[in-house]
Amino acid sequence: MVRNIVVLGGSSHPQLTETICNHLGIPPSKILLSKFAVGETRVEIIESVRGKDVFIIQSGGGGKVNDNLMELLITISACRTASAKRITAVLPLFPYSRQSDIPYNKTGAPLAKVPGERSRNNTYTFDSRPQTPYPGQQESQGLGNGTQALTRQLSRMKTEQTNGVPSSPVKSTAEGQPPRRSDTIDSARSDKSNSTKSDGYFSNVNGVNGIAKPTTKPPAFQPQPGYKQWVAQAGTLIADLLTCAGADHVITMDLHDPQYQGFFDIPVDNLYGRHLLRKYIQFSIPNYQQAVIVSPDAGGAKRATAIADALGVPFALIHKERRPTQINDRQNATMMLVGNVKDRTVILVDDLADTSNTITRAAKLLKKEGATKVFALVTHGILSGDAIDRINASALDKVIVTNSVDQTEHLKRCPKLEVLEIGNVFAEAIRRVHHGESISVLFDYN
Ligand SMILES: O=P(O)(O)OC[C@H]1O[C@@H](O)[C@H](O)[C@@H]1O
Repeated sequence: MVRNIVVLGGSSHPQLTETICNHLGIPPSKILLSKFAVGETRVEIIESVRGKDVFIIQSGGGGKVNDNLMELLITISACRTASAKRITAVLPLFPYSRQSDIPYNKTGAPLAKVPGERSRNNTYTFDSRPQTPYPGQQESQGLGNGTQALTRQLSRMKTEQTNGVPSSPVKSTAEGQPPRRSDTIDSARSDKSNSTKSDGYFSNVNGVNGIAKPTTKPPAFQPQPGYKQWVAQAGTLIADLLTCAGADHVITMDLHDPQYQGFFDIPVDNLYGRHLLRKYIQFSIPNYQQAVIVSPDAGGAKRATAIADALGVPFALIHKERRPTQINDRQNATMMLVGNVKDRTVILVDDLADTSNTITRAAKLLKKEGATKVFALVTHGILSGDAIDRINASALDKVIVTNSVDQTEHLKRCPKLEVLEIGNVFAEAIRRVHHGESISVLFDYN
């Protein structure tokens, strides 16, 4: 039993709050969470937090991630103004953790349902859209990585140089792409310049000191598909919101991007889920010594190799081929296996599954490459939208997640799902932080 400590649970995961409190041997403190008719969040802390060490548990998954974030911020602020001694935000899944990165949209997601199919299990193809390039393929059918447009533009410029006549103005929108704001501005400028500067900048008249001025119009700025200069990268904002609200400390697990810690000027303890995953492998996967650990993308390679090294088993990697101009099209990335999985059990290791596109597509590829069974071990089972249907229909044999996100509903619908408990790990982290003990032991927990 720990004293002078207050544990408050947000709406996102009451069951995890209960488990953590059971391990700490204290009841959760009373908090009233409600909404005004208009939808605004209202928080009332029923017990005094004056001079107390407060831990607020709120996870980032589920369908109400924005509401939960606002609730967390208001709760932190309420504790701050009620004179709490220290406030720690315990975020088993860190909200917005993937938005330290350049955002993308999901136009043309590869697992679009096949139109007209009735049976649920037959509605997903698990294929890339567009399909994997093959020798002799017409580029227009392939990934459309922009080289075609570039080649066309170069040959146009060559013709202009030979003839000395500028050809029709370059369109600023990439082929097949809807116009973007920057395209519109740029093309407007480009049109204007054509009408008012038909000679001058683009003329053949000799320039200063006899140096010839360019005879052709330089190509107009063409933004890369996916480049959106006005889209925010939310990482710093989330860090600022938490600290401005009054958080003194953050405890989380398997941050998608560990660099996220650098956005904060307060301590951020990023616990590892890998010891739980490793234990699962050792105790629940038959003949795991003959298995291959696979990371479904390069970003997760470090996490997966750490487990493979600890178990002394081989490692393979799925390379997601992303052409440089396809930032907005990650879901369409073509997958290629680097390594050998023939006649082996495969253990896919990843930090999170959201739509489960990544793990289901990887499973299809791995079975095609000869894997006998595919287990997916994922720290955060967000499983949004139709992720569960996708898993049920996929080549995955089992999906193992932790309960960093509430899995109660997912478990009812997915016979392939197994859940590992993380309440004890977070309880131990809270106990150690409260007593001022090192928590580095939790990073290498066996
Ligand atoms: O494919 P879904 O499940 O939507 O997203 C999960 C993947 O997206 C990445 O950022 C994660 O590391 C993981 O590989």
